[in-house]
Amino acid sequence: MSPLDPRTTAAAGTTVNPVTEAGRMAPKDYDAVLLASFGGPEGQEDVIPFLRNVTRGRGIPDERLEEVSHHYRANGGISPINQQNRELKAALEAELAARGIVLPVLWGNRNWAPYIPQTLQEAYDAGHRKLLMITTSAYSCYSSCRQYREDIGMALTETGLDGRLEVDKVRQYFDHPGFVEPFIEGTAAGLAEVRAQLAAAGSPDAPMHILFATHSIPTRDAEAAGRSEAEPRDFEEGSAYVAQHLATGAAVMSRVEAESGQTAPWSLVYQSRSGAPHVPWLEPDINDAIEELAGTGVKGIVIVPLGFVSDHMEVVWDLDTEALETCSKLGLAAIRVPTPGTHRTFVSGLVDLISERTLSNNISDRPAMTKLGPWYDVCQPGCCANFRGEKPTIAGADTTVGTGHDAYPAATAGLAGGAGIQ
Ligand SMILES: CC1=C(CCC(=O)O)c2cc3nc(cc4[nH]c(cc5[nH]c(cc1n2)c(C)c5CCC(=O)O)c(CCC(=O)O)c4C)C(CCC(=O)O)=C3C
Ligand SMILES: [Fe+2]
Repeated sequence: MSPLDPRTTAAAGTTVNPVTEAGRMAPKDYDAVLLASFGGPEGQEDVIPFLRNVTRGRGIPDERLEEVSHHYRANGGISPINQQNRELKAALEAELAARGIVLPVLWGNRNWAPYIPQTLQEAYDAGHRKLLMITTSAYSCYSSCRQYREDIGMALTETGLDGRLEVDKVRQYFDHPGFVEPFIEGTAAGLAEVRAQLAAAGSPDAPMHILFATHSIPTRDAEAAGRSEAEPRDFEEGSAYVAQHLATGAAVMSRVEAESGQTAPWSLVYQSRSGAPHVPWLEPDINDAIEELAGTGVKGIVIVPLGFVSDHMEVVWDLDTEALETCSKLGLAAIRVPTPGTHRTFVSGLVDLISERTLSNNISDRPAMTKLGPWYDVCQPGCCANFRGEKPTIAGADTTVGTGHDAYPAATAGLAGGAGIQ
């Protein structure tokens, strides 16, 4: 099937939870939540140092960095991501307080202040010993999961806190209802809005198409995503990263159709490719897809930023500036649906994800809207590896830092027996 052939909604999984012991960590009495994110520049003078942090040792061509620096420069050198994380942190604190859960929320970034090692040191100095990390990325791949696990592993090593501070992470939440519901709401509203635009232009029945957009990654990273050296699983298109997006897209579509009576053909497309031209990354690019669809007579596009948690630079530039411009250049009606951001349902879902790690270890308490989930608390050996050499990691069955591994026997016993890994 060509990547742009419309997907059907029939494959949508409903709330099916394969009951699996594997990869689950026993509940713990965490004493703080760590909100871990990407980080972004907060002024023109931060732009280049930030980009150097992001791309260190990554082989990103200078021309690409130059180009990306303009996206930030055009916005005063400021990425929206830090402000959004401040708002998410405040919203999480409010929701925890409303539920009577006494857990402070600490914030640390991979690429800009407050940096993760500094946050860990401050947490330890303030008396915290067991942190539960939530990252602002929902899917499985090196950039969105393992790199966070490594950054914590390295920070614990570098600060000398290894063995004194435990850091675990909540499962990847791509198919958690808290993450998916805002997209269902947004897609239904987006379809109605584009239909109204088309009607106002005199063609109420013109064909529309939904594009679920996510970050492109190298195909090699895509193949390694969610893999286990011990228990290989077969993922659609050979990648857990791709399969998770396809399954979540299908889940969104079946709910949109059931609840709003609207539908349209849909596809998964990619954006923000970087890297050297000879290195293959996931395709098609969203702009190429829009051109191709226009050529087939599509008149309206709904862009759903399914791969992203907040309206940061990759969304406001690559989608709102570039992709919507491509649509308008081709005379297409179009809209970009909001990300979960600080949507009540998303914030409440994140607190549910925290609660399932502190209160209960019952798999039936773990909602998942696709057949791929609920995803693991503890990643399997080799999961999302990126072939750049071994680094210390947390929250893995092969982990040797962070002291979390003293709670692994239950999880790894499941793994060794292969229980429930499909
Ligand atoms: C999967 C994925 C997500 C989604 C998951 C998640 O949300 O974490 C994501 C998010 C983000 N990516 C971001 C920014 C950048 N990503 C870059 C580069 C790269 N991203 C990659 C992947 C991803 N990236 C990859 C494989 C590279 C190549 C270099 C490498 O192998 O690491 C570069 C370097 C320049 C360029 O090449 O574009 C920048 C500036 C920002 C911040 C936006 C803001 O400032 O508001 C966010 C949230
Ligand atoms: Fe990125």
